[in-house]
Amino acid sequence: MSGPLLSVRGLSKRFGALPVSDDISFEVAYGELHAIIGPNGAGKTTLINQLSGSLSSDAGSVHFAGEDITRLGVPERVHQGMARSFQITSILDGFSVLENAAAAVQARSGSSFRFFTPAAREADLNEAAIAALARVGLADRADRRAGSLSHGEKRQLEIAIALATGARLLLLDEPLAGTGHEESAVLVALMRELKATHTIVLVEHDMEAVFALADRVSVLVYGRLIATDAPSAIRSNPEVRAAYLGEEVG
Ligand SMILES: Nc1ncnc2c1ncn2[C@@H]1O[C@H](COP(=O)(O)OP(=O)(O)OP(=O)(O)O)[C@@H](O)[C@H]1O
Repeated sequence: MSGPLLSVRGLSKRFGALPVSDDISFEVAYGELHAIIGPNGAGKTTLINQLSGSLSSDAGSVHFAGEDITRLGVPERVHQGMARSFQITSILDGFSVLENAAAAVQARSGSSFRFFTPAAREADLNEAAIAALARVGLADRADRRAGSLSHGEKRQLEIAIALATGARLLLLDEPLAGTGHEESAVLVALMRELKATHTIVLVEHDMEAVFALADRVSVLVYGRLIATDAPSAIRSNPEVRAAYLGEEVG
């Protein structure tokens, strides 16, 4: 495959007078796990929103697999193969774990199931949903109510939902937030395993996880990307260390 899977050029966004994404450019290669780090309020979530299509950009472009997707919304980007792991609030607590994953399969497949009988359609949706749940280690939770899952399991379910859309690029926004040590270890192992099949953009505050998983790291400070490099080079970059004002950067 020639060229990067994701190419971001000059992406900008202002909220009023505040430039929150300021002329951001970077590329993510096929199969790469690209982490985006930065101090609180640096604009990481805003950038993920721009990449997923939930927030329009004031300037710049996003190319995915060589196609210009700058003007596309969330459903079109999901259809192209890009999915964000949504915050826990998007999990439907009253539905089963399986139903949550099956809904994501359906969102991707759309009308391609319309010639099936309802029973065949349900069997197909469930099969794809179970495969996604198995991938994240939740196959034995399929019949549980999603609301009854532990915090870490809900984070696993969010990733299963992203996988169930058939995505090849996963946008993971702080998957380790609020998780305990054991839950975090499960999720880190899962991300390491997902690297075998998926390209991943990971926004994460947990530096230990970032430096263990990332092929390359981009550092956002006040909306500007100040560095994109291999983890070891990022760790010893004086500008990066200064931006964190003595906080641990690995
Ligand atoms: N809808 C909005 N309207 C106005 N300002 C906003 C909006 N969304 C975010 N901001 C501001 O933009 C800046 C970047 O916010 P963002 O949430 O993207 O940062 P972040 O790097 O994800 O932060 P954190 O690490 O704390 O999650 C902050 O100053 C925030 O207050």
